[in-house]
Amino acid sequence: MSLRIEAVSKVLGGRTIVDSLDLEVETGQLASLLGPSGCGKTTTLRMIGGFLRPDAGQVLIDGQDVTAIAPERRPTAMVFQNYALWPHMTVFKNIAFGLKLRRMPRDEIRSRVEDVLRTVNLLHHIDSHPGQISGGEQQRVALARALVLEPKVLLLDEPLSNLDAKLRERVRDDIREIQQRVGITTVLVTHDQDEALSISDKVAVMTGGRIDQYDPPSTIYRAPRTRFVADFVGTMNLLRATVHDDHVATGDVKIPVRGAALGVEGEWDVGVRPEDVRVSPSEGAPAQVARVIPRGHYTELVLMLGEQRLRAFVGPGSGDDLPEGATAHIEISRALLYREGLLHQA
Ligand SMILES: Nc1ncnc2c1ncn2[C@@H]1O[C@H](COP(=O)(O)OP(=O)(O)OP(=O)(O)O)[C@@H](O)[C@H]1O
Repeated sequence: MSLRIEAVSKVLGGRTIVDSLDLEVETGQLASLLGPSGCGKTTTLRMIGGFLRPDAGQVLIDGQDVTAIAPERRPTAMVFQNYALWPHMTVFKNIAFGLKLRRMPRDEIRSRVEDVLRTVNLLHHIDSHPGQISGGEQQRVALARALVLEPKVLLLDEPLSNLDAKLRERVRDDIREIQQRVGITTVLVTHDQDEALSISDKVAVMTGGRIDQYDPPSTIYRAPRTRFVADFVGTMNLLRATVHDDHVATGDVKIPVRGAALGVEGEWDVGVRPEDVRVSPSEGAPAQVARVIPRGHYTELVLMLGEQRLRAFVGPGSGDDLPEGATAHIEISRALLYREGLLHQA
């Protein structure tokens, strides 16, 4: 186990910002801290990096307690949101800076900087200034500047938030590819669920200073453990409904559930992913098509079942030709049941 946080807490401005938090990241894996603004992600990352001292709990790296060790003496390196390259220095000097502080011999600095620039595919920019390279390249230089220190744990604080949407996707893939190739244990802070789901080995979904769920992306998406995670990650229809063995009822409308029996009855919060709503011309609960939203490779339908709104993602020939105002018939192929905020495990 490379990184371990045990019962770490932090009070700031009289409020508990991080609340007895535990987290383990295995060697070479990338874990994301994902959550809404203010949930304590950055505070947690700063405690791992040593920029903030926990009020309680421990940070362990390779089994060694580093809780009381200063940031520059920890085997960690942080890449900040605004990557802060020095504009008057070349790429070489920006990256070499940390090694000079360590009084490394010049030749070794040169070869290490060249190696790391090769890793991030930027050797040809070794003598450029930050203003002469693109935003995505600047972010890769910031990554190189952290990697050159050969940290055991790499900390990334919203590293993509300054980039436009297209570039963000590209640099995101670059970061993942480099992280896996180098095999470096990494913690990434993000409020962007696409980013977290697409590059992480595991995602920790945070709310109110705690982790609600820490699992691989597919589990977070398919089996959100709490109602909060269900609602926060991806699009989720959440209905207050009466559950029966083979259908759920909301108001007067009965929606058939195909596939596995639900196994319980009574009042539940029912979570249904839009891709698990099936639309057919004649079978299932009648619903009015309120909006048709083309999404490129699929179509989003906003459906009204009485007062209840439901989103469905449908593909070619599966309801994408329904006009607004038409009556669709719907079934559910998979439902998640929550009571008191927790997932019912059948
Ligand atoms: N020095 C401080 N004094 C008082 N409150 C603080 C201090 N630093 C952070 N906070 C508060 O702690 C809470 C959590 O901050 P943190 O930066 O960890 O959140 P976050 O999850 O990273 O959010 P964001 O995505 O907006 O960066 C916020 O409400 C913030 O205002």
